[in-house]
Amino acid sequence: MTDLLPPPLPDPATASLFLDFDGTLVELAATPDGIVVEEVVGTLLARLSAAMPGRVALVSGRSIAQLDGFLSGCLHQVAVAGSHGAERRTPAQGHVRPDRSEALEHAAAELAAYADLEGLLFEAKTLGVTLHFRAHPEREADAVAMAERVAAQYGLHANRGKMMVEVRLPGDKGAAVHALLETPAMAGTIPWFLGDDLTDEDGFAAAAERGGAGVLVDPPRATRASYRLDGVPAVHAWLARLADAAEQAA
Ligand SMILES: O=P(O)(O)OC[C@H]1O[C@H](O[C@H]2O[C@H](CO)[C@@H](O)[C@H](O)[C@H]2O)[C@H](O)[C@@H](O)[C@@H]1O
Repeated sequence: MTDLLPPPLPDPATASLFLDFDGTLVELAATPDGIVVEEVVGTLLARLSAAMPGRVALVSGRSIAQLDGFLSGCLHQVAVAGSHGAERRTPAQGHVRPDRSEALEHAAAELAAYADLEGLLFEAKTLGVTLHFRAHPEREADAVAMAERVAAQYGLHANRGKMMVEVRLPGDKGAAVHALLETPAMAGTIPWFLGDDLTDEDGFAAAAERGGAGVLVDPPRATRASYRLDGVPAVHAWLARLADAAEQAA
């Protein structure tokens, strides 16, 4: 497979930034709560959102409530698409979020019982649930089949991710990028989407469709990204260079 080049630095005057969280801004950990959010993440978000006002977004499978918990105080000027785009919050428009459905309550109860029985880690989120099999990779096929069955039964969406499967309300990161690009602060900007996981592929495709590019943060694989960075430290270094350039241009 041909490797992708590292991304050039975009023009900070016209670029918008869409940043995945786990595996992109923070290193993956054994459990969802086990991540360490380095101080530099808050610093970079503050610098970039000040120098590129209204043009920095987090786009994550985490709920916005979870992201607030990890990044308290750092998101005032950052647009956030949480729950894989099912909920959004911008400084100008506030928090737009669907209600939890009865179907989700039933699905969550069934999957929590299944996780308990199988010894899997169950993560309850605002608009969905995640079954984590990082500690039991041998249960992957069974957990995915269970999640897909429950999602189909209750008319919900199932998606795979790194060592996990989720059942949730609909939404995808590509639609989130398109929606945020319609907001006044981001209209007409050139989107750059950085992400590591399978659901980030929709974000890469949307960025490319809108004249920008995706940046894969993972070893080489089949992808709709145009560029690649090796991992979280390389993302931090690239964002720091962009913040320097944006501050000089401001
Ligand atoms: O879209 P993201 O911001 O990348 O969120 C995707 C999922 O991230 C979390 O799971 C992943 O990170 C965990 C902590 O490092 C790791 O243990 C797990 O194996 C990864 O899949 C989060 O727990 C999920 O809710 C997010 O959907």
